[in-house]
Amino acid sequence: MLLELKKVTKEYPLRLRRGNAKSKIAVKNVSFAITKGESVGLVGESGSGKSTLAKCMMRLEKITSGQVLWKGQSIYSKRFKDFTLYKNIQMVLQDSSASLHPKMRVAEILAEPIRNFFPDEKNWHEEGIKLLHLVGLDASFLNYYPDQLSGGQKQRVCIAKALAVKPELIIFDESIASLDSPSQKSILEILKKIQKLDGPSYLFITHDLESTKELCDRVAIMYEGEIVETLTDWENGQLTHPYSRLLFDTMDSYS
Ligand SMILES: Nc1ncnc2c1ncn2[C@@H]1O[C@H](COP(=O)(O)OP(=O)(O)OP(=O)(O)O)[C@@H](O)[C@H]1O
Repeated sequence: MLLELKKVTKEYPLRLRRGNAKSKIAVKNVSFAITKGESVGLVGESGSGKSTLAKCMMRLEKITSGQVLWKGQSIYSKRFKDFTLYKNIQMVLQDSSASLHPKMRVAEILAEPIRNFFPDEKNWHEEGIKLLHLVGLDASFLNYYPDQLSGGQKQRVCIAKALAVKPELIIFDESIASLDSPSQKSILEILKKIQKLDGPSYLFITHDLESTKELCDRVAIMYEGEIVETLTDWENGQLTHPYSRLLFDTMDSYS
């Protein structure tokens, strides 16, 4: 087991007028696990708590109760340093612009994680080229600044930057949602190819069931903060929750 969530709840405190305090339960009692080499989808309607759950896994939000374990060790324990967290888990967000420094060339963007996580590696340039090849870009892109890249190219660079760390898990939070369909397809192909090369496990958060089916071995369905169902057999699995049935009814290839 790589990552394991045990009864995780996340409540956001809300400050109302006249000092009244209330809270919003964004994630409710979620238990969930990802093993090595697996690709897991997390789908659900807007506001169901998917991003909050991902933030809890990256310690970007503090959980209210429960446990988040990495190989059995709580990521919230003092002994679990940032370096260990980011060495093992990387996240690729929807908004690639926020992840790529506008004043850094792609070469520097890729060299930074290599320098941080592999200080003995001196061939940053060669490593950068290898990473670009993995995501389907050639060496000339090392010279580009982010604003010289298309949306799809930026996302590929973000994926390359995550891969530079050689993490065991990558969380994709709506990472390809803003791309056109051909770009989405080619990135999915790239992700599948990388995983076959003994690549990382994936947690793929999305609204899009079709791409989830393309990439993921199983899919967890979130509804109002809870994981209401996990489907492991895309062809013959039985859905029991009304929301999952509704969601899958919208999918052409599922009937
Ligand atoms: N910082 C915050 N403070 C208060 N409430 C929040 C905060 N962040 C998220 N929420 C609430 O928590 C709930 C879950 O939000 P979250 O962003 O995790 O959902 P999501 O499933 O990722 O949605 P989407 O698919 O639209 O990104 C929502 O009701 C949202 O309004």
